[in-house]
Amino acid sequence: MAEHIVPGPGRRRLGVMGGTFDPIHHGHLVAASEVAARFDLDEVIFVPTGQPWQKSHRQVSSAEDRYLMTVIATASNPQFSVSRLDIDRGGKTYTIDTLRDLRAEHPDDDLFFITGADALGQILTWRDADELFSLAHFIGVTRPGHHLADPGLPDGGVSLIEVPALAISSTDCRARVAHGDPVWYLVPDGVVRYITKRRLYRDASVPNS
Ligand SMILES: Nc1ncnc2c1ncn2[C@@H]1O[C@H](COP(=O)(O)OP(=O)(O)OP(=O)(O)O)[C@@H](O)[C@H]1O
Ligand SMILES: O=C(O)c1ccc[n+]([C@@H]2O[C@H](COP(=O)([O-])O)[C@@H](O)[C@H]2O)c1
Repeated sequence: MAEHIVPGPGRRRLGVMGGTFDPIHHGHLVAASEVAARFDLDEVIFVPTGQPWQKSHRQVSSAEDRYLMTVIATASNPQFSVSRLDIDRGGKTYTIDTLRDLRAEHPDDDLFFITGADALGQILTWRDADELFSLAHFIGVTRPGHHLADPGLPDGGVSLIEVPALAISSTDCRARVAHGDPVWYLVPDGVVRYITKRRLYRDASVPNS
């Protein structure tokens, strides 16, 4: 387990939580918080995707709306920050680019990329999957409704951990808003208010998943 990895002197341990965050919800925040505690991370950087190419079958909210919701959701936690890297690079988002850019920004630190069980199961379909594991240690976390397993990553490349189970998805949050149902306590209060202010997810005719 990476919990037992001994960090080099002066090296910071940076978690990276990539996601579309449309919208960000408490499942994302609990996963990041739990991994930060278990792996003794100094910081978790949330990285909203620019264009999530594996979600091209549905309409995704604008990058600015998703970025701002992520900032609102993480603002009160001094250990959490948000990076615009994937948004500002433009084009389709590939984690290989995210990690290369973060490595260049933090050459002396150790990176820990956090993924839910569903995303981890898809990882071998990601661009340059075989190179990913030289850039970061991967941490797969449990998610209700998904089986957490090592999808065949290189030895020592991934740790699997159990986190408090929150059966929340962005898909469900969007559907609830479209149907006029509340999302209070599924997403942070500021995010509920932002969704209302910007009238996001109102149109039930737009496919949600
Ligand atoms: N409830 C949850 N528990 C643990 N991990 C989660 C949870 N929700 C999302 N994740 C993880 O967070 C990352 C970003 O997820 P994403 O932004 O796609 O949210 P989502 O809820 O899966 O969205 P959607 O329903 O639109 O597919 C992924 O690695 C995903 O597996
Ligand atoms: O690199 C890829 O090809 C790739 C394909 C799909 C998803 N990802 C990354 O996985 C993270 C979660 O993605 P998503 O689509 O579940 O929100 C996010 O950081 C994405 O950029 C990365």
